[in-house]
Amino acid sequence: MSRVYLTRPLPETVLTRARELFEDIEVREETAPLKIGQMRAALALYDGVLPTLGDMFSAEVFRDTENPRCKVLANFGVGYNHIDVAAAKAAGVIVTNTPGAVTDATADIAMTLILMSARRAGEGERLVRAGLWKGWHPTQMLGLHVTGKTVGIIGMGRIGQAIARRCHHGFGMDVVYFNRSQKSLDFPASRAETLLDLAAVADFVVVAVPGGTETHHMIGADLFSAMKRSAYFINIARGDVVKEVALIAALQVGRIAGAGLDVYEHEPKVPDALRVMENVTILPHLGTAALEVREAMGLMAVENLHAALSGAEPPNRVN
Ligand SMILES: NC(=O)C1=CN([C@@H]2O[C@H](COP(=O)(O)OP(=O)(O)OC[C@H]3O[C@@H](n4cnc5c(N)ncnc54)[C@H](O)[C@@H]3O)[C@@H](O)[C@H]2O)C=CC1
Ligand SMILES: O=C(O)C(=O)CO
Repeated sequence: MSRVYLTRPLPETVLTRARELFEDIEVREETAPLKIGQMRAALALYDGVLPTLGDMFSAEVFRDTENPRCKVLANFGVGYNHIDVAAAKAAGVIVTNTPGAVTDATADIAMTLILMSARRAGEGERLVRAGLWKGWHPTQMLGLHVTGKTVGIIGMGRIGQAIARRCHHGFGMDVVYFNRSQKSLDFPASRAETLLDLAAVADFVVVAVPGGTETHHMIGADLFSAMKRSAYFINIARGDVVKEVALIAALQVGRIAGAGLDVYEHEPKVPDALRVMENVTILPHLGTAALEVREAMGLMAVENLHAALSGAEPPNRVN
């Protein structure tokens, strides 16, 4: 009989499905990330574990954990940069993720950030809440018109394409992208040779690459210097893809017009410098925060757990 560990409270639909598939389930009621001792205990005590972002399954966690009881880490989320997948593989642990289930919701949050940044929605809302709004007039709080502008997408994968489609079909925008490989796309888009080429032409630079060692700090001062002064920087990917100090510096000197952020380099710490700037929209990693999306992610993760523990190939294996 398989013993599984769900490391967070999950939607009821997901728990119901997990109870149908497994007889012995433990659900951790805390919402904070697992500590190293808890991760090691999880590897030793359970056949399958469902972790989330924040649970840092680094090589250190797997070190000294030879032949763990755990055979699968079924991550709740598409991004798995918090798991050292090579170390997991060396320890005989399969890692899976939840691609696709997150795509539309995360693209929607990118659009929210584009619109909120360009149209100064957060600033306007704070003005009204503070009781400081003096009434409409023709030059009040003018922002950037979004329709017909150019979006530059860094990482034209599932989410990048969903954002591009929304920008093209919904807002008549031109699409430029930077990706490791050329993409065959169902909408018009041009591929930039370099990040700086993309930065030079985009009115909105949107980051949608995975996190991890390959993309760590791939965006820094040179990109912000290449951007138009009127352009906005949007990040829905992972915070440490961007050198946060360089972003803050670019914003503080007015090198770019503003930023819209869902993710941060040292999440959940959001630097005071970002929190005080009116031209920065800051969301608490809301990309997939909708019940049916979290249900779909959870059901995928549970099916991955079940397949791996039944000796079948899990549908979304990443290592
Ligand atoms: N804010 C949020 O709540 C969410 C954030 N995410 C983040 O979004 C990321 C992307 O997700 P998907 O689109 O599903 O992944 P994906 O794998 O479909 O797309 C990633 C794209 O980035 C490209 N890429 C990778 N490394 C690159 C590099 N060094 N230079 C240029 N291009 C590179 C890949 O070729 C691929 O086209 C996830 O890994 C996750 O970190 C995902 C879901 C929710
Ligand atoms: O899926 C992911 O990678 C997230 O960031 C949260 O849904």
